[in-house]
Amino acid sequence: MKVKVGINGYGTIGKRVAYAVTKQDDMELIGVTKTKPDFEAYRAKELGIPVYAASNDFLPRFEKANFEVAGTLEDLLNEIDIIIDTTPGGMGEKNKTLYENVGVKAIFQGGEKANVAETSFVAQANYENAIRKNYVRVVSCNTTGLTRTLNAIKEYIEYVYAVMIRRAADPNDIKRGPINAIKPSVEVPSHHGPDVQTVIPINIETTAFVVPTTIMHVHSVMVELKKPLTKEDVIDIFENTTRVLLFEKKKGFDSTAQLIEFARDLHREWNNLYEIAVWKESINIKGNRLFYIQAVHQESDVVPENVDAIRAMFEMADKWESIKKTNKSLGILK
Ligand SMILES: NC(=O)C1=CN([C@@H]2O[C@H](COP(=O)(O)OP(=O)(O)OC[C@H]3O[C@@H](n4cnc5c(N)ncnc54)[C@H](O)[C@@H]3O)[C@@H](O)[C@H]2O)C=CC1
Ligand SMILES: O=C(OP(=O)(O)O)[C@H](O)COP(=O)(O)O
Repeated sequence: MKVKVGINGYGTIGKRVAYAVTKQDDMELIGVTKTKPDFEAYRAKELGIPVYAASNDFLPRFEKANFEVAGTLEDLLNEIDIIIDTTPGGMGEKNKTLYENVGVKAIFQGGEKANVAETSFVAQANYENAIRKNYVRVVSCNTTGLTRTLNAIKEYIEYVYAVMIRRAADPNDIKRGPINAIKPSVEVPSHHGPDVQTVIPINIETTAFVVPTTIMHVHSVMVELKKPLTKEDVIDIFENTTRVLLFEKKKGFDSTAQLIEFARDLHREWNNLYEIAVWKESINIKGNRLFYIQAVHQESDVVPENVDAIRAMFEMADKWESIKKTNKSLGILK
């Protein structure tokens, strides 16, 4: 039997998760919600995806455009086993009551606070914690990226200090900035360090900046080690870590632009780079400190996590079975 999945909020993350669900042989995409009949709604329809109005309040917009919807969110909730809430940050918490009332499981995203769910989630780090849970939060793209690499070396970590250089807006976003400034998050730590701790118990502090780019985030990671590691050890560990790839500057990977071009060259849907990109030459050990620099494709790294969270919540597969299945279905390189 396939798990019936609905998506509430068919935006940047929602449309990618919807696509990923259609690639799974143990899941069925029942429908997605939209607040208005824009080009994304028409495209979903062309793809044969049933489109539901996100609430009764939005129905007049669809009626005015003669766009026939399959129903409203309430109808969708009655047809599914699980809803993936990919609405804008903070909205998921408000939607939770609707999901509880109908008794459907729900996955929330990183824009929600940790207490919206029973556990926060990064598949390779804590898949087991989501087994049979009703409410799970897939952490933010930055937190997912940090967790993937730090989880791989966690037994060596005394203390982590990481600087997050975040993209100002997604490529399709015309409302956010800055477009000519660097904006620090003056709260220290930024939410990323505490968020990593909702998944793995390590000592970590983060600071964060927003810069005028749309394509990726970059992290500068510094780790105080509690036991010795060599550069070669770290390279070996990351080479053997799923959803982490090493890229070499000497092969032309000078910046995030070439990383995205790499994803385009792979003919990845929406140039998704699901894997965290670590610059190989940036891995360095100085005394008891490890340094490395990584980049995160914010629009896609959390997508496989949502798929694995569904399998954990219905206990459909064990951790590695699910990760391998998801990786294969999305063409994730390792
Ligand atoms: N864009 C990113 O880089 C990442 C975002 N996230 C998180 O994923 C969540 C979604 O973010 P995005 O996809 O970027 O947002 P988005 O703005 O691209 O998409 C949200 C969608 O929800 C729709 N929506 C608005 N109000 C709604 C309502 N009342 N009911 C149903 N749908 C409604 C919007 O029209 C839009 O289509 C947030 O929690 C965010 O923090 C996580 C990782 C990366
Ligand atoms: O939630 C995200 O996108 P958003 O800034 O569009 O809400 C990304 O995951 C990045 O957010 P973060 O930098 O707070 O981790």
